[in-house]
This record gives sequence, structure tokens and C-alpha cells, in this order.
Amino acid sequence: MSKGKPSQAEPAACRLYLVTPPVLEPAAFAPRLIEALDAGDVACVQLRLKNCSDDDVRRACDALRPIAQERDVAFILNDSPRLAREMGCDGVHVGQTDTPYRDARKIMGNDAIVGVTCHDSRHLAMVAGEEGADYVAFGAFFPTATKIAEHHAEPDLLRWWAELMEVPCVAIGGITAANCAPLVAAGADFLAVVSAVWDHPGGPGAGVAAMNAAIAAAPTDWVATKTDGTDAG
Ligand SMILES: Cc1ncc(COP(=O)(O)OP(=O)(O)O)c(N)n1
Ligand SMILES: Cc1ncsc1CCOP(=O)(O)O
Ligand SMILES: [Mg+2]
Repeated sequence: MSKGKPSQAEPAACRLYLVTPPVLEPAAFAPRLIEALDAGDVACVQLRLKNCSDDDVRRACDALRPIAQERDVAFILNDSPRLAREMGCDGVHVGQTDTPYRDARKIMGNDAIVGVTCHDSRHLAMVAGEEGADYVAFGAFFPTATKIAEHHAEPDLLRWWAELMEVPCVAIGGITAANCAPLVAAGADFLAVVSAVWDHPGGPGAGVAAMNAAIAAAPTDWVATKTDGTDAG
């Protein structure tokens, strides 16, 4: 697994990973997704619907998956490898209380993206990475109103991971254009956001543009030094 996945282009230092709002009406949300994806670089879209039926998820996949895939943006489904495979998604994201990684991989196949929530745990991330996860997700880095977050991660976790491991890491939880610089600087490969884009006062296009501008402006000091402080050259 290269540092670039889930990207389609050559690996960039850090890219945007869009997660949908937990409740949406597909027909109304589709133009908002188009606006977001046409506003700048997005590596992937995760459909994350909570408290809805499998048929609701199927309808949302049918409406939103083509919008992402037509733009070479990977379409990842949260929680359900079975539905992800059935609906032609590019991947699935599983948490620690969802389908275990190995079962998710069996269902999805080797070519699909399988990402794993690792909270603030080095141990969970090493296990997921060794088992073959395409990325590990750490968080929550900041307070968030989108989910009751029971774990809090610090940027040093990203720095440690990025310096030691090849498997990409995703940072999630309360991330905005205003606070993301330390995460980029620490070596996050992807920043996963919900409200920073979908609740942006200028609309989702402005949200994507603001996140990408903030990512581009952030320093990337993690490549310059090792944890012992020596210059990595
Ligand atoms: C990229 C990314 N990271 C973490 C999560 C959280 O997954 P999980 O812990 O399973 O919680 P729910 O999202 O299912 O409520 C995620 N979805 N995406
Ligand atoms: C799904 C998830 N997992 C940890 S925090 C979170 C929600 C992120 O949403 P936001 O970007 O609005 O804080
Ligand atoms: Mg989950």
C-alpha cells in the first residue's frame, strides 16, 4: 500500500477526505456533493449514514457514487462491507465495533480500499497496518458536534506514525481550515472532515477551497526530522 491510497493521482503530502453528513436526502445532497468535488482536490468521499435502513444506504449510493467515481474520487462506504461490495463502492471504512478488518477484506477483495478506525491507539494502528489496512484513522483531534467522540488524539501520534510506517494515516474530528496546520505538519496523509465542508457558510465548494488552501499553506516539518531530532536529510 503506497502513501497515495486512496488517491488516484500521484501521492500528495496531504489530501482532503470528505465524509458526508450523517443524515441526508440523496436528491438534495447530490448538487452539494458536485459543488464540493468541483471546487478542488478531494481524495475520497465516505458515505456515512447513521440510523437508516439498508435501502436508504442503497439509494444514497446509487445517487452519489457515480458523482464521485466520474471525477476519479474514490467512493467509500462507512460500516458495511457487505453493502459496499453490493453497491460497487471503491472501499469501506470499519470501526473497532464494526465488521473486523479481516472479514471486511474478505468481503471487499484485495483491490478495494479498507480503512480502519484506530482512535488514539498505536497498538490498534499497528495491528490494522500489519493485517493489511489501506489506511488507519486517528481521532478525534478537536471537539466535534458530528459524533460523540470517546477518544482524543494528539498530533504527535500522526508524527510517530508517519515517521515509522508506510500505511497512510487519516486524521479526523473537528478539523477545520483554521486548526488543521499542526496535523498537516505532523504528517497526516488525509484530513477527514464533515462540518468544515458541509456547514461552511459559503457552501461546500467554499469549504473544500478553504481546506485545500489551508493544507497547502501548512508546513510539512515531519519529513525533515526523525523522532530523535536528527536531520533525516
Ligand atoms: C475516516 C474515518 N475515521 C473514523 C471514522 C469513525 O468510524 P467508527 O469508529 O466506526 O464510527 P462511525 O463513523 O461508524 O460512527 C470514520 N467513519 N471515518
Ligand atoms: C466520524 C467521526 N469519527 C470521529 S470524529 C467524527 C466526526 C467528524 O466530523 P467533523 O469533521 O464535523 O468534526
Ligand atoms: Mg463505524
